[in-house]
Amino acid sequence: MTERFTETLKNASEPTWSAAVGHRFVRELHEGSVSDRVMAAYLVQDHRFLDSFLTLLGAAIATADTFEARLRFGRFAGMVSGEENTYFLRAFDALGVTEEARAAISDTKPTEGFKAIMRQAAETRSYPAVLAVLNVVEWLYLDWAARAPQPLPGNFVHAEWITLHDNPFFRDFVAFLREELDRVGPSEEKTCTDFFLRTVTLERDFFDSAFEIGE
Ligand SMILES: Cc1ncc(C[n+]2csc(CCO)c2C)c(N)n1
Repeated sequence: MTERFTETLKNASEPTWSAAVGHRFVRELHEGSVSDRVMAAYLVQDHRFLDSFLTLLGAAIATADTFEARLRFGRFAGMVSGEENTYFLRAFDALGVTEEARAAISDTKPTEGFKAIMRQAAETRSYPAVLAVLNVVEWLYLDWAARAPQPLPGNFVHAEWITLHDNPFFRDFVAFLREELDRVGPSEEKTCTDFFLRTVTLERDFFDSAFEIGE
């Protein structure tokens, strides 16, 4: 049996993929010991990421080659614009991060990098390129979240960040993203590999930077 295209991409991204999934941030999140400063630094940056992410999802809706796929992306966009946004606001409240404080914080390098790569992928108007970035930002997150030991931390800021990335709907969505990239990616292998590898590096750097600012 030949290896799935997405598996080949993930293997090509090693050892960076494993460095991200096994990052200190993930370890501490699993045990509920991430400090409030680090969690706040991380979430402030991640909230910025959401705007560009929706641009990328919009590009997926626009470039998908089937009606079925377009419907799925549409449903997902609805969910992201609803539930997840309230998580951020509740978490900022609990961590004592005001809107003014957030506005005064500038983008870190990895945040700039994510915004740029998501915009770049959207601008290619290539469904495989869009899928390559989406696969990393979703699948890599499912990968670390699915490894969380039970019981989850008592602090909702930690526990909900895990369950947002490991629940039946999200698992299904990641399975769908992989099937789509397996199907259309090989026709644009070089572009997909380039976007995939650059995004995995950004994921690792994004975790690193929460400690650089928050400690
Ligand atoms: C740096 C970074 N990478 C990936 C994700 C995961 N993620 C980004 S948008 C989205 C859809 C809504 O949950 C998901 C799962 C993240 N949050 N932050």
